[in-house]
Amino acid sequence: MNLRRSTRIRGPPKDLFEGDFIGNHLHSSSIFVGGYMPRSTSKDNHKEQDANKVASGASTSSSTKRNSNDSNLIEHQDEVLMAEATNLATSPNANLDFLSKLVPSGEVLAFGEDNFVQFEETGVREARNAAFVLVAGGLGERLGYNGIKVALPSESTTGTCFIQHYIESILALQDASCRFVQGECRREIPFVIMTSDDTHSRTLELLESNDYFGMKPTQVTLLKQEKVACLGDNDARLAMDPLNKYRIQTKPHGHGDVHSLLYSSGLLKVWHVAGLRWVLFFQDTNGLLFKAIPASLGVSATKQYQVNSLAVLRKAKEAIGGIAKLIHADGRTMVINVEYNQLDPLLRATGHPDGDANCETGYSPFPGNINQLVFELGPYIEELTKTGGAIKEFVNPKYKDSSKTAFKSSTRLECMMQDYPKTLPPSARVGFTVLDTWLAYAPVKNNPEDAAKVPKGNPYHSATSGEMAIYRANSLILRKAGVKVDDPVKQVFNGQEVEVWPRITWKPKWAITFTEVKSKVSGSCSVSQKSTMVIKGRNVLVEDLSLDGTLVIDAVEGADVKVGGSVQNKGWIMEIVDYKDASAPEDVRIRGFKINKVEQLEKTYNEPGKFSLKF
Ligand SMILES: O=c1ccn([C@@H]2O[C@H](COP(=O)(O)OP(=O)(O)O[C@H]3OC[C@@H](O)[C@H](O)[C@H]3O)[C@@H](O)[C@H]2O)c(=O)[nH]1
Ligand SMILES: [Mg+2]
Repeated sequence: MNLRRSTRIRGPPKDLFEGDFIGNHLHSSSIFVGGYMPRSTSKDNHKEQDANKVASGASTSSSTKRNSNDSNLIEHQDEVLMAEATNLATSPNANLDFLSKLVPSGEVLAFGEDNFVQFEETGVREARNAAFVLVAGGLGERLGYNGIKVALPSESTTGTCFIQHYIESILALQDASCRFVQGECRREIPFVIMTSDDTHSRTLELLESNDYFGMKPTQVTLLKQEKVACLGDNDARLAMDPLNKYRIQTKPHGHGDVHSLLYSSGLLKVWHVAGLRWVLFFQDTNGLLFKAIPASLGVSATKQYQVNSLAVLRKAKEAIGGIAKLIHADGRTMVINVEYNQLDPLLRATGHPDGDANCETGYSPFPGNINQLVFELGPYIEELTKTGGAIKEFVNPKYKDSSKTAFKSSTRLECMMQDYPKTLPPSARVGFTVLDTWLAYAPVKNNPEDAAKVPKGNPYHSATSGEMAIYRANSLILRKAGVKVDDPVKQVFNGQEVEVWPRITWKPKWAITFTEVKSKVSGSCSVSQKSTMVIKGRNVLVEDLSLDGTLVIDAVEGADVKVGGSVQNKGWIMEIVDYKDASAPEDVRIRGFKINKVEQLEKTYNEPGKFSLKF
């Protein structure tokens, strides 16, 4: 338990816990001027203009009256910035110059376009100077899965679990990046996993029993976060463990712990000395993420962002934070994530009676934070030397009723890793990169029952949708590379209607950028909707292939395989499994289907050499 943190509550506890922290405080205080018009689907839309809109903060504005008592409360908290709308909206004042320097820019990317491809190349070059940090201390209570989330299969065609996919992606980036270097490149990309008491031993066991999925054990560091003391009531009395009255109850302190852990571990200095330049943070269950990594790192390097947050278009009420611009009454502004549970009350309190609503584009005007952060190492170390990695904390008590006296369960201080920019000076280069959702974000967070209840048109964020998103992304990427991929069919699993695309998967070493994909498919290729294609080898060239069934190709390093012709078989069939069916394994039940491997063409090349497979 971390007592240092638990004693850090300042100010009158009454104030601190008065009311619903989020509702009350925002009510009085903050204002949004930021906002952003999502790229419409129309092709001739000017991205530059969109980015400028973000930069100028001109898309929405409003005004509010500040209640001085409440605002004192806010100042106690020092948590949310305050503002009078006039500060930016009617800006011609002495502060303007100053303000314009504060405003970060954002890059809006579309997959496969020239600048995307350019950024990918830059990103791959830079990857050997990066370290990756996975925050995986969370239990995933919303998912209701009993194991650790990184052990879940990201898709069930190959059964590759999240952590395996992440490790293989990092290794593929490492290899691809080293290929840019003349002569020998010995760089091994460091990989840190933040665990907690809830996940630590199971994470370690998973890695050890799988030989670290091909990574050198010395490349991997586990940092365990500690839980913090819980508070039982509005007077911030310590809550006792229900099973042991001599023990203080503890709960997780949030993913924001990652910064102080990295700092105190000494790793940042080691990386700096070794010449690394970037630290990439990511979360536990997003099977698409690494498709967005090369381009995003390229954006950081090209634009010299100290902080780069990856974002996607956000649907109103989607459980992802909104990137917004907050303006303080004194003119300070900040582009920062506003967590999803705060966005609606904040908007309502600041002159947007509809709250968290879609704008005319059908999306929220605020880009959705996917909590993938790219930091430049040098400035990061400099900042942490000052702060020690402490992140602004908050409390989010859930009350039993509207009298707001008793908690549903004990609360505690928490912090979020994306709040890191809050302590940065105005001169910091903080930006964001907006990517296509289909390419970058499909987390697995919701259990089937909750997923089926999300508003129509919003992403389910379930094991079902997470898996389908991988097939869709791979299908769309191959389409873009010239392969004729059949349209998906709609199907319902666990009460969720999803698009089922051909089940196309490949190992990251086959291709981690669009350029690599294009170099590995040629001629006239087609894949039917009922098909499954699994490519496991690095040098597998797909040429003039017509696939209607299942094809699995594996090849060792050094085996160059050309595969083509017409492959037809009964293939692999998706069979419905109800999540209530207790006879099925949990990871099958939560996705609502299993794969029946009826018939396939499977070839494995164990020896180096040149091979051609033509049907
Ligand atoms: O104490 C903790 C809590 C969480 N985590 C990790 O942090 C990651 C995110 O946790 P959650 O899935 O609970 O996050 P949430 O869905 O609540 O929101 C998060 O992701 C979506 C973004 O839009 C939000 O801004 C971000 O906070 C997970 O990888 C989890 O394992 C920790 O490592 N420690
Ligand atoms: Mg959470």
